[in-house]
Amino acid sequence: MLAVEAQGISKLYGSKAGVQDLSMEVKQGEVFGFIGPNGAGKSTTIRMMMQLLRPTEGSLHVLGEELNREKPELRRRIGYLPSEITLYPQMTGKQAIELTGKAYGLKPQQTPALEYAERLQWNPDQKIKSYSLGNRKKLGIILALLHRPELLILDEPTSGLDPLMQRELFNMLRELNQSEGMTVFFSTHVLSEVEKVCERVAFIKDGRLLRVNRLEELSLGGTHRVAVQFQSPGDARELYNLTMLDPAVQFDGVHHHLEASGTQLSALLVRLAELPLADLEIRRPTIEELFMNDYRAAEKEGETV
Ligand SMILES: Nc1ncnc2c1ncn2[C@@H]1O[C@H](COP(=O)(O)OP(=O)(O)OP(=O)(O)O)[C@@H](O)[C@H]1O
Repeated sequence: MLAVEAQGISKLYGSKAGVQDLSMEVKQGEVFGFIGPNGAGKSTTIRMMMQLLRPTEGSLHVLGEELNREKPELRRRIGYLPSEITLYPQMTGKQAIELTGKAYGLKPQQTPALEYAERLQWNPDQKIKSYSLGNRKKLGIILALLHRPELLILDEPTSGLDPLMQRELFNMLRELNQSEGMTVFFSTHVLSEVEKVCERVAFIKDGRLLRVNRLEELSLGGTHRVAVQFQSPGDARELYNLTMLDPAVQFDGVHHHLEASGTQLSALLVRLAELPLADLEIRRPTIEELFMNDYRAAEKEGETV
């Protein structure tokens, strides 16, 4: 059985499409990344999976159930962290856990709430209105996991979490996936996050699914973008023979932009270390750049994306 099976689903907001003709499959027991820039259609897709929105077109199955009519019992099998959590501000975190537990017929001690609270360094005794964004997020994560769901859907779970807590969350997800076979559907706009936990990743932009890749196919660690400013102003491409390092090196009036991957990167750094630098930035491609690479590669191959 597939955890999620979408066939040609679209969601129109008036005449504007939030999601268009999206088809994808998420296998059970998979950690699946759903990545795209702001406004790409991630939350819209997730809300359709959560029965909060109806697709305007297409068919959608979640955990084997077709979402052609209201399926309230399906919600008990899914844990959901919305991108923005609404909670009663006067309640304490502990009370919110008790209330949600009750809805599942569970006492707090029958749930993993305390363990997760400790791991996420989260204080259950504070009132919700006084929680920081990160602490609200932690509560949302704990609530989504309370009933040990088969499918966990996380909409931008890391926003507001500091790097240590992000790492702890990824550890928890990995453990739950391995020990209980929990399927995780993880939406983000941060490329580096999907590398840490996801086996496959779907790219969405302007409401359309661009492609689904296994992580190793993406070679995310591959190409790096390097921007260099030298101490003396002006175009130094010839002066320092930068085309030897990257034949397509560009100069924007201030910085020289190069690309390097694998062993080229170390050769580039060795060469740059000899030169009088004023500024240096090395980074991985952004999602947008990766999309563009994808587009170009697909166009070259003559395939349709
Ligand atoms: N309730 C709504 N009414 C009208 N348009 C909407 C509504 N919700 C979303 N949209 C539009 O649909 C598109 C997809 O939005 P969606 O929130 O699904 O994107 P997203 O990928 O989750 O973005 P973000 O990362 O910013 O949360 C956007 O153009 C957005 O403006």
